[in-house]
Amino acid sequence: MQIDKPVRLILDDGTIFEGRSFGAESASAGEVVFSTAMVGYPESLTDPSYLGQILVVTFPLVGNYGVPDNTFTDGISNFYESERIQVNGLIISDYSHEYSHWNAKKSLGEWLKENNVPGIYGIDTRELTKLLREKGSMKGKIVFKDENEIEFLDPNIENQVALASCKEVITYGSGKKKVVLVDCGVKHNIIRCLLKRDITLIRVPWDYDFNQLEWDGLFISNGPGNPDFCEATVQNIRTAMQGDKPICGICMGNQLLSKAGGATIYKLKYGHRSHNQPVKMVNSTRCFITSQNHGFAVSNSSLGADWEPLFINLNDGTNEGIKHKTKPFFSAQFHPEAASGPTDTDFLFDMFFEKL
Ligand SMILES: NC(=O)CC[C@H](N)C(=O)O
Repeated sequence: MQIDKPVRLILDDGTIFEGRSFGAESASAGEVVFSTAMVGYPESLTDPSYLGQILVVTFPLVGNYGVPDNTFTDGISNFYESERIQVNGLIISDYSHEYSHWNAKKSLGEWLKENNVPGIYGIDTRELTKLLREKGSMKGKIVFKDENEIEFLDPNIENQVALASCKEVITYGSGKKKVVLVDCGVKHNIIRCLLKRDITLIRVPWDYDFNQLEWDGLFISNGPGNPDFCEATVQNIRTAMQGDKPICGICMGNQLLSKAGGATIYKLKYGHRSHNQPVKMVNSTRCFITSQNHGFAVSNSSLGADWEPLFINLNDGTNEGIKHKTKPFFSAQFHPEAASGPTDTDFLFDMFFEKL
């Protein structure tokens, strides 16, 4: 039986958790956040929205189904949400050194090592999560030697979107309707979901002036970090909003569309990261169980006169989407593309497509 190397997670408040290493033996720092999703670690770890964060998975056993291969079709990953692992570290309770799945090509530990990302198991993730719920998301660092091995890092004071976004315009498909996708760190399943419809997709960098292009609809992606760094995107959306063409956004996209409409954004204490967030569609009795991963939220009370909330979170009453009262503009704070998580709200892609 192998004995894995001891490793520590040190939080900003001085709390220390000791565990064993199953990933890269390299120190790392970031914002420590927790997800209560029970499955989906390949998708979560490659979701660019997690850039700069150390992810705590509360489900007690992780790694038992291994990791799929990183293969691509027409520039889109077949099984991942981006080209690589995006988190700065992974914290779990029990690691399954054995894995078994028809699609597995390697173990989670091997994959973390390949990507130079540390992973810790043997942590009391319940205690850690309770702490993060009480004190809020915190800065943390993973160290192998002494605690000065690396500095704390706050990803929310840097422009993470600029790091996650594509650097040039990429076109996919040859469908009838032209849709501009503003890439703030887009999950590949948003691209897959859009391309299932009769769409030509023009993926552009986060600060690209897409108003100079010809398009039928505008889609604003998810993305990491603090939306305040995306003023360039907000300005471009504002210009697009002078017209009447459909605009849709997901997660960061909800926050940027809201900002373009004049609303304000604030940071949630510990965010929403799970597969079972209940949201209610406003002015209806319809509820959906949604996949979520966000730390910031739109202030409902700050929405301008032309806007109204589209969805509300039933756990805490926070905003989960907005809608323009007269124009075809709407967005969701949760993830209708899932990957991973429930696909119940996939109809939002149809709602957008029908307006094109
Ligand atoms: N998934 C996302 O797009 C997250 C948006 C933003 N970075 C937040 O944490 O709120």
